[in-house]
Amino acid sequence: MTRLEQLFDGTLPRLVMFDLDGTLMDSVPDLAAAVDKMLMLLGRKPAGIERVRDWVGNGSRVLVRRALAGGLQHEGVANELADEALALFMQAYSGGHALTAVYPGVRDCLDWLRERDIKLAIITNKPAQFIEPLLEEKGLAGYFQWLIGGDTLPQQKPDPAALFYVMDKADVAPADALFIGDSRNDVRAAKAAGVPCVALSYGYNHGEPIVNEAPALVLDDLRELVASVPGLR
Ligand SMILES: O=C(O)COP(=O)(O)O
Ligand SMILES: [Mg+2]
Repeated sequence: MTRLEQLFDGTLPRLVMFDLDGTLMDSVPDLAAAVDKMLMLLGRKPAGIERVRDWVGNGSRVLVRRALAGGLQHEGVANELADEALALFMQAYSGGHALTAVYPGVRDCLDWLRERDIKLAIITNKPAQFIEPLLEEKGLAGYFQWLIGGDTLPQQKPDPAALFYVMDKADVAPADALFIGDSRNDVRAAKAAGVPCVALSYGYNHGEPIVNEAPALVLDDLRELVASVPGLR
């Protein structure tokens, strides 16, 4: 039996919803490059990949505000400056995603799920305009029936609204759905929706181990979800 079947009492979910950044793709190198370009254009020092990694997860607006604040707490940043910075960031990030890579095991897992007619969706806090071009560029287009960005609905993860929206469209109950993500925003959104959550250890969780959020399962590679494990029952 696979770990996926074990999670669903020997059966399979009917819908799997995926986070994008830090789950399907290592997108931080390009996000950091765009953040640093924005900071440079505003006459500031670059932040660098390691700091940007801890700031990703709540969408581009918050990412830009954290970069301006130089830390996770960004309440003091003036809205006018943040708007200007966001426009610069969006322009820089639209320029390309050459440094972004699909994580090992992702394609195998998606193929396995698709072969079993399991419905697939992406729910990311990333602005929606970036999702399709990124999937196309990295060869992952065509797997997903629903693509929900951070600006598709009024709410973002950790709010469960996008999960309820997709489950409604797919006509699937929370008990027959799975969420797969890398950050506390994912685990908390899934818990609020009553959906089990599998978390990846390799992603971005604001510098904290994701096991602290107590997801149903933590994996190092998505292949571990769908590989048969002898003796598992
Ligand atoms: O762009 C972000 O801030 C995070 O995106 P994610 O929800 O796909 O991890
Ligand atoms: Mg993520």
